[in-house]
Amino acid sequence: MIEPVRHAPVRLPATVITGFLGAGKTTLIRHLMTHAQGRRLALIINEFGDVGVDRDILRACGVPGCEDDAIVELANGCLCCTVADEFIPTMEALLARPEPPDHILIETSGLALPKPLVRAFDWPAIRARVTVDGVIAVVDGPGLTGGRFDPPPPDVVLPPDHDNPLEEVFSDQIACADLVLLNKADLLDDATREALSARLLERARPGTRVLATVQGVVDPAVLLGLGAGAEDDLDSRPSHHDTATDHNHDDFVSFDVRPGPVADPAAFLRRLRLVIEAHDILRVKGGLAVPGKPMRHLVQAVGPRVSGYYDRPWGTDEEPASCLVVIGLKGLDQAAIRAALEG
Ligand SMILES: Nc1nc2c(ncn2[C@@H]2O[C@H](COP(=O)(O)OP(=O)(O)OP(=O)(O)O)[C@@H](O)[C@H]2O)c(=O)[nH]1
Repeated sequence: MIEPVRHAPVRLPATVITGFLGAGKTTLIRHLMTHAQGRRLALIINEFGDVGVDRDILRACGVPGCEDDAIVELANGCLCCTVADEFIPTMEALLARPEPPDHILIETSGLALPKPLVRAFDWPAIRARVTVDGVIAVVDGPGLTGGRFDPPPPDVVLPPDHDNPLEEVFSDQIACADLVLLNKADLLDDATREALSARLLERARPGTRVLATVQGVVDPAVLLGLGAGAEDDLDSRPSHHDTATDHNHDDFVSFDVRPGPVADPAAFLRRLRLVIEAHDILRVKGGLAVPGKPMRHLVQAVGPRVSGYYDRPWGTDEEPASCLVVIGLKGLDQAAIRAALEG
């Protein structure tokens, strides 16, 4: 008797998109959704702050696929710390849908260490059905030029509690990547772009490519279908999580600010820029309610680069209200920041 040929079940590809706060992860996802070419993409989004902004930004973009039920948001936490409680059940629910997606995109929070998340794909319940097609690290090119993400010089040994938390998160993200996108290349001259690419190559795993991008524009065929099987290759992706017994995000804080109605958004953004510089704030995002305007005024700030524009009408079931998420290193003077922005 001829034995039937048994094919291993095809596993669903998942792409992990990592990158520091404000590097351009949501912008990249928006580009991928716009160019999905019929492929059903599901998104799992994780944010650090209490108020989820990214899901709202994606919903506002009006791109098919960005509707509510294609996006699962795991707010107020960090995927790398809530893998068992939140991520695994979320994946199982996605896979149990009557029409499962063709590809899953997972946007980690900007402060997540990606390796614990990749390791979750090795859990039997997930491993049988999904594989990590690739880990993509998005990098804020101009943000790298100030040296804040650089490792300490080789001859300097820091005591354990004096690590640079920005460098730690950043180096984990690069060391886990199958592909690095040097984003915001429009803000870099050629020489700087070349120099940063070379530095990223030094910190990435051997064989990792670095591509310069603007607004996350890359052919999806380059990003999706890497076939990395990252969950099988964990040892080559060093992480601070490997040695830390108790990883948490105590080095960073997040809180929201509610400035009330803002009559002059341009003046508010000028004030915001001064506050960011004075307090060394890492990230601000959210929306402003402008009296007399039916649209929300989206605010985006990554370090000192602040921008704003009207992105979507307020919903009929929504009370227009200004709310911004502020993220920075621990020790931020919340009272002073609130007073400066809410006053
Ligand atoms: N100049 C420029 N700005 C960019 C580019 N890509 C993204 N941005 C801007 O950078 C800001 C942050 O982009 P996001 O896509 O929200 O970044 P993110 O990584 O999702 O941010 P978090 O989720 O908060 O970590 C937004 O104002 C974007 O418009 C780029 O290539 N060039």
